[in-house]
Amino acid sequence: MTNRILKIGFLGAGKMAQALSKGFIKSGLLSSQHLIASAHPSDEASLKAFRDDLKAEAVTQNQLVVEKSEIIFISTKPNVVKTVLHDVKALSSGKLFISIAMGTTLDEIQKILAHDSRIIRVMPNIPATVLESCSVFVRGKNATDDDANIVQKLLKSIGTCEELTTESLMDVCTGLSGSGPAYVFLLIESLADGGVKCGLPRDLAYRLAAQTVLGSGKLVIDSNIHPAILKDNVMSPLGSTAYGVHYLEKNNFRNTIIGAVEAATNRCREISGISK
Ligand SMILES: NC(=O)C1=CN([C@@H]2O[C@H](COP(=O)(O)OP(=O)(O)OC[C@H]3O[C@@H](n4cnc5c(N)ncnc54)[C@H](O)[C@@H]3O)[C@@H](O)[C@H]2O)C=CC1
Ligand SMILES: O=C(O)[C@@H]1CCC=N1
Repeated sequence: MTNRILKIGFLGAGKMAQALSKGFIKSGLLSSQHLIASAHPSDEASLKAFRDDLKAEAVTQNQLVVEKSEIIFISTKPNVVKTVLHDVKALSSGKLFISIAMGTTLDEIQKILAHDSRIIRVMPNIPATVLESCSVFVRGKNATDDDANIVQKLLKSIGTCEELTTESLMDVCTGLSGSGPAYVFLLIESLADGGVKCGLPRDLAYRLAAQTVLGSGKLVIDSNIHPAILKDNVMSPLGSTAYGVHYLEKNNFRNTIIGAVEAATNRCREISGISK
């Protein structure tokens, strides 16, 4: 890692900036003094989280973040991105900006920042906080191999990271893995509710549901066996799993999940204006 990575700034200090920061610290890649984040002055919770929980610098002036950093995450909600970029454009020359904002294109960002700023667009997800994020990224026109290596180093410290060949895939990645943890949390909650309905204590039900999701995901990744075969291995003739799976199929489980990814992707496309 070069010295350039020593100060990392976040424009926006909310849930995702905190998850990434916690991950970078937990992984040992960075420590608190290497981080600085800005939040809206009314957002005391974000400022407090950076100051008290992460022991990092938190400010309400976006310019200060860019002045003090060589690498800057753009981590506000998409509707605030342009305002924030206008705040810092005069300081952006020669710096590396990493945008995690849903549906905000490289072009939109580059148009506002200095012509020699470098931009990389990333879609991470919230398990960054426990070093199990999965990220994809795409380079802006000025981004160098060195920049791509820095982004890979940062994101691989908190999970997996893959480069996309085209920005048009960013929206579907957002709909699948960016938003995906929310779908999985619903699944875990529903599994646990089912357990509770059938008599399990609530805390045991959550532990079993969460570990079942974790273990099943790990089995898919580690074994490299097709999920359909892994499913077959759990289903015995006349067994309970066959009855459970049949219930899911009758109630459109797969169709519902496919539709959720598609709906989220379409929402990103609406915002980014990029079509398939
Ligand atoms: N939450 C998630 O799981 C993921 C979020 N993202 C992206 O990350 C971005 C941030 O999302 P969250 O962290 O969930 O939002 P959030 O609402 O938790 O955080 C937004 C932050 O922006 C700050 N902010 C608002 N106006 C500002 C201004 N004028 N100047 C400086 N800071 C300002 C707020 O104070 C807050 O700290 C979004 O663009 C989202 O698409 C990407 C992947 C996953
Ligand atoms: O829903 C959102 O705005 C973001 C995109 C990925 C996860 N959350």
